[in-house]
Amino acid sequence: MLKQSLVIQKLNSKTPTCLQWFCSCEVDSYTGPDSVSQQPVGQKGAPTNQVTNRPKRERSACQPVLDCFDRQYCNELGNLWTTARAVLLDPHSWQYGVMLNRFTTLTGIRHVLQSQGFSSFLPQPDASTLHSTYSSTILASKEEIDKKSVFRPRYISECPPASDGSHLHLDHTTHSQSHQPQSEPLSPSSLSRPSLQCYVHPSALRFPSPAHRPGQLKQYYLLNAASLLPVLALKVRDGETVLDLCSAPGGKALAIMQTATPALLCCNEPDPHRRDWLAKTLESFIPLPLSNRVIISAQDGRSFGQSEAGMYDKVLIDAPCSNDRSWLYSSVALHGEERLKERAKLPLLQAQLLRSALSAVRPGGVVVYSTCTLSSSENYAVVEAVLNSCPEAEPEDLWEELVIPFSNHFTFSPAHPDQTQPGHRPSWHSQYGAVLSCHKNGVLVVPQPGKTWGPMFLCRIRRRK
Ligand SMILES: C[S@@+](CC[C@H](N)C(=O)[O-])C[C@H]1O[C@@H](n2cnc3c(N)ncnc32)[C@H](O)[C@@H]1O
Repeated sequence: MLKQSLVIQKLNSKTPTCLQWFCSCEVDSYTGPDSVSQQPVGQKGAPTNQVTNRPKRERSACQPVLDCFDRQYCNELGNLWTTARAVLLDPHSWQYGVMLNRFTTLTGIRHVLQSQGFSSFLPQPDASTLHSTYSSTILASKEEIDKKSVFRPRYISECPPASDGSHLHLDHTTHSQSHQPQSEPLSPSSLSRPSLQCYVHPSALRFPSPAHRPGQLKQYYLLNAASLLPVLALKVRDGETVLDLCSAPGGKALAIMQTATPALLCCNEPDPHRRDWLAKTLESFIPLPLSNRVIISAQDGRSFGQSEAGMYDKVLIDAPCSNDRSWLYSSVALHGEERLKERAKLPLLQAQLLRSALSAVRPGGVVVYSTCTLSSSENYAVVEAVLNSCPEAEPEDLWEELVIPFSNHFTFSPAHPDQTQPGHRPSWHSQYGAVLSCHKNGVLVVPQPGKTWGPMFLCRIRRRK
């Protein structure tokens, strides 16, 4: 209790302006809706627990990028583009999810969120089962974790290589056990039952970014709630080996660690600047007892499949992409035009990364491919090209598992131009007005008024045994 009141008190000390956030969101080209800056630029004090309403001043959209989107998305999305466009052009309307960090004490933050009108959009863990066996120990030790046991990221170069030169020592019949010697045994207190918890608000209120406090874990991470769909589709289980092939700044890696306690989570990021950002994210959210289970690697993802062939149960490839929200606000027209030139090269890179991911996953394992663009050439077309050249890859239908359960919150789109294609499902209007559809090669979340989540495309592919 003491800890919680301290947090709330500190949260009250200073309000960041949304303008600061808005600028910090544009720091780099890949920063998408799923990687809202966790520390507003220029913020000196801790943020308030009061939600902020609107940016005071926003930049106008980059015209060459908007023109390009209009040409392409009008064709691909039809009328849905008109409303999606309006949302993308109005950052005042954007909603934010608050993903809680299970490694910290959460009672106070939940109360603050609920009192301000946020609610969980995922099934809530039952408090009695969450802390069933170790309830008092968990609460006591979580405060310890909050304050002291901060994770220090391990880089893959620090891991002793196996005799074959690889950094993993996996025997897939016994991989859980084979990883254990590298990991410190987890105390029961750090093994509270994994549960992904994310709070959303029906309107565009933004919870403040969590302040950085040396030696303390952060309680929550701000993101675009649609970013959780690829992680949910991955369905990581305790003890599995997981590769996050394109990991920085680490939002989905954190979400994976909320859903389960893998034997190993390898977070790969080739860009040094972004890798530092990733390391800081992991440090701020993951406790020390898990440090040997989360490693950072710096490979070009295109060669990962060769160097670590068949070694992972699950691979997430959250690919570098056009990132519609971010690109639309390219600071100068020239920058936007340069990005558009680069755009044509993205599908090739994405297909290479997806093929590499399919090599890195074991037979029977699962790859989830995701992007934060509406562009079908970076979504369905990439998946189709790879499926056509990889007979061992089999796409899985996400309709029952994700589209129907989340139809209240997200707007899924047909998006694919060829609506007659086998496997394509028709649009469906839910009671909440969400337009839903699912293609056999993936689902697309399209931002819509009142449901501004996305863009987010995802596809799950199983490697046949
Ligand atoms: C969309 S971002 C990933 C966001 C991250 N998954 C998250 O949830 O925070 C894509 C990342 O891929 C990285 N990337 C670019 N080229 C890559 C490559 N050849 N191999 C692996 N990663 C690459 C980028 O530097 C960028 O950090």
